[in-house]
Amino acid sequence: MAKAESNVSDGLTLDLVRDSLIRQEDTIVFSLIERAKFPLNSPTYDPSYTSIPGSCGSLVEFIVKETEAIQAKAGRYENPEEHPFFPDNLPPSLVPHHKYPKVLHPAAMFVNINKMIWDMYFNKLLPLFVTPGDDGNYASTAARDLECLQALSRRIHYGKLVAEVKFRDERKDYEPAIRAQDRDTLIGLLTFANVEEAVKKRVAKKAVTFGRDVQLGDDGNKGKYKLDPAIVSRLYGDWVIPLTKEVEVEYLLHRLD
Ligand SMILES: C=C(O[C@@H]1C=C(C(=O)O)C=C[C@H]1O)C(=O)O
Repeated sequence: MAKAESNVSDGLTLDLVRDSLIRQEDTIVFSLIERAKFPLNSPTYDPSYTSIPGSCGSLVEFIVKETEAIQAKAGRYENPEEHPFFPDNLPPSLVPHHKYPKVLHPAAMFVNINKMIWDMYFNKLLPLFVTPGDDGNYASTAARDLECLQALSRRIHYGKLVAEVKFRDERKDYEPAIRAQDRDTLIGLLTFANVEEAVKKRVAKKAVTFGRDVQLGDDGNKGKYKLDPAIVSRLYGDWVIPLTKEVEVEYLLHRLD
């Protein structure tokens, strides 16, 4: 099927945006596979385990805050596709400013649902795909958690770009719903159930493909997968897709501000 022509100057199309979401699936599946190498390692998440001067939270919070501070200095959060989990008091960028294309409405910068992503990841998703146990590798475990969090955050907040393209393509349909601040109508307009079903099937297939052991001889793979494909499909169906649509709606509600 021919790619839809872009009707905007920056060449952005829904197909191109969706292509990026498909590529981001790889990053998310691989980051979960890497986290699954470690058991739960619950002290990583226990504030009473650490007594780090100047830090009152858990080890994972310490690692995320400190990493985000360094990455902020390196300019990571100048990119509108990146969203910090601890945005308060982030240091300014120390590197030359990169001119990112101005595609989104300025109100986009106020849409950050990382608190919801953090809660989903630690309280719902993590217990589903890691084994119980403690191997003492708490710092490495937290580093893998951050990779998962950043990959999920980037994908979910990509909903802003999806919403912008949909708005530009169907402005006459979206404007009345935005002016009425009508969430339900907006959700109905932006939902493509067929696309969602394809996404859930494809990410499960990627978990099978990426998560199987490579046999040099008989490739009749009989081993179990590094990551349960059904859990990846559920991650997208129950959380990633709904949270992405939450971002789309929140962005659209302020698109005419
Ligand atoms: C991201 C989009 O918007 C919605 C969310 C989707 C998702 O998060 O995978 C898929 C289809 C839509 O219901 C899209 O249309 O591609």
